[in-house]
Amino acid sequence: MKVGILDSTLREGEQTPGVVFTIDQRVEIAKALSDVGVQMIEAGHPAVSSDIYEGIKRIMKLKREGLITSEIVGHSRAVKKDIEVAAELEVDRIAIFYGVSDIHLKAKHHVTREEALNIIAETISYAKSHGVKVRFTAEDGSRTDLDYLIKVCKTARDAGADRVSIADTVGILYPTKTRELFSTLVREVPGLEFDIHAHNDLGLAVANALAAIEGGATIIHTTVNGLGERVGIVPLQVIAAAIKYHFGIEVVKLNKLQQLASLVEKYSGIPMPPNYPITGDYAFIHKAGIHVAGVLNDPSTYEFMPPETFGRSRDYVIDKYTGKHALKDRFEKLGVKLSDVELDQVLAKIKSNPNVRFYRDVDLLEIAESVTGRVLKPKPPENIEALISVKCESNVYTTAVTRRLSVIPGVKEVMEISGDYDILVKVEAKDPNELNQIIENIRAVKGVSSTLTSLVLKKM
Ligand SMILES: CC(=O)SCCNC(=O)CCNC(=O)[C@H](O)C(C)(C)COP(=O)(O)OP(=O)(O)OC[C@H]1O[C@@H](n2cnc3c(N)ncnc32)[C@H](O)[C@@H]1OP(=O)(O)O
Ligand SMILES: O=C(O)CCC(=O)C(=O)O
Ligand SMILES: [Mg+2]
Repeated sequence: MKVGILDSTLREGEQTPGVVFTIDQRVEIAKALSDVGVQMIEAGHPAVSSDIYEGIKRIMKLKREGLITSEIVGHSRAVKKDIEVAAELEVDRIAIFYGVSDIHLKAKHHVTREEALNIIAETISYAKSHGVKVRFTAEDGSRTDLDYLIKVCKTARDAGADRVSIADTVGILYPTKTRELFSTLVREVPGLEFDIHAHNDLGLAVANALAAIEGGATIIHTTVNGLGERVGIVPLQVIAAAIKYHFGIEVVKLNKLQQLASLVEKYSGIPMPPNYPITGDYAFIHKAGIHVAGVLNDPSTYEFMPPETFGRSRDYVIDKYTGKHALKDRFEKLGVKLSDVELDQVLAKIKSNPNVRFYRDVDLLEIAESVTGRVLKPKPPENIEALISVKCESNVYTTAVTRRLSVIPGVKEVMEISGDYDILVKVEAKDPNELNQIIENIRAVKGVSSTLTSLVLKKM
């Protein structure tokens, strides 16, 4: 089985509403994609705007210097002008797209099926005459009559394309149909390799991509964090994990995906939900007592692959769903030994406050103190209270940052505010070292650009 990734964060990803990448960001993302090891980077459609053109120019410079190793692909309509612009940049490959379903032929291109075949052949030959590799994209391929789609692929191949991308442009495929479609094309059109470009409108993009691999597709189109037109396409981090798990192939460096996801989250301004697979904050956080008890014995009870594979670590949270195994472990980590009876009492207190979202270590220690009557943590009078004003990156969803800040140990309250700063965080620390650590933790949160700390001196 042969499979690789074409990442289109810089092209399809920038088609997400509200997303624009600066030239510097384009170059940084391309470098990061190459470092992660994607086989191809669709770097943009250079005829669209001068910044995309300039971005590809700089990416090609890094390619020539050996700092980017992925194949660089430029997108192009089936028009000579677009092809010339892409060829001028000396990209490795030009990807020419053309809507081939009857809907697209009629409503967009206003041509017959035969006329479309001529346009496809002519433009591919024209691109080939510039000495580049050519991929043809059968846009809306999933809604194209199969016999005609086969003709389109043969035309593309005969004109010089070595790859054809079958695009599920509106995201309506399902896995069995996808597998069948690709195995038919592979059988009927020898001499070509196929890409799948799967949109996620029905939430099936990853499943369809896996089915396409089974059918013989050798390149999967992805974007980091699943960005793209409407609800996007196959997320790189998810398909890479699925390919590793199901087919045993490490198609990219899995342990670098988290960093890449954060970079694209920052530059795109599209926050990653905490429950996002693989790179979301909660991807390896367990909660239910039964789960935590199992994981403490053997993490594979509730994890399909260890988080370290993705450069991450596991943890668990404590609330009313917790059990005594989790509690015992947490207190042991805090250096506190409780008897079984005391643990049961702490657990009962937790269960009797069902609306608490997260019990932090300080909360647990307080409960344990109230249950045992022992002083389990020093309560020095020099306890420090501070108000930390937080400024967010301009393209970041403030509420997402607020949520991340609220679970940092030591954080007592988080408020979204007006004025020069976006968020006010109330923290308590037992000494300056701890305060320093809390500030570091706040500054490390994705989306935080700067902080200003004010110590509370007196309260009325
Ligand atoms: C499914 C996908 O995501 S495919 C990729 C989509 N990418 C883009 O749209 C890139 C961003 N687009 C743009 O910047 C602009 O639309 C441009 C520069 C490409 C074209 O802009 P304009 O010339 O102003 O045309 P506009 O966008 O309004 O309409 C599209 C035109 O391209 C034509 N066209 C659409 N797809 C193709 C194609 N694959 N090959 C050739 N012509 C095409 C349409 O028929 C229409 O032509 P018309 O003006 O003769 O009616
Ligand atoms: O060029 C491609 O492979 C896909 C084009 C596209 O974005 C789509 O059809 O959704
Ligand atoms: Mg698309």
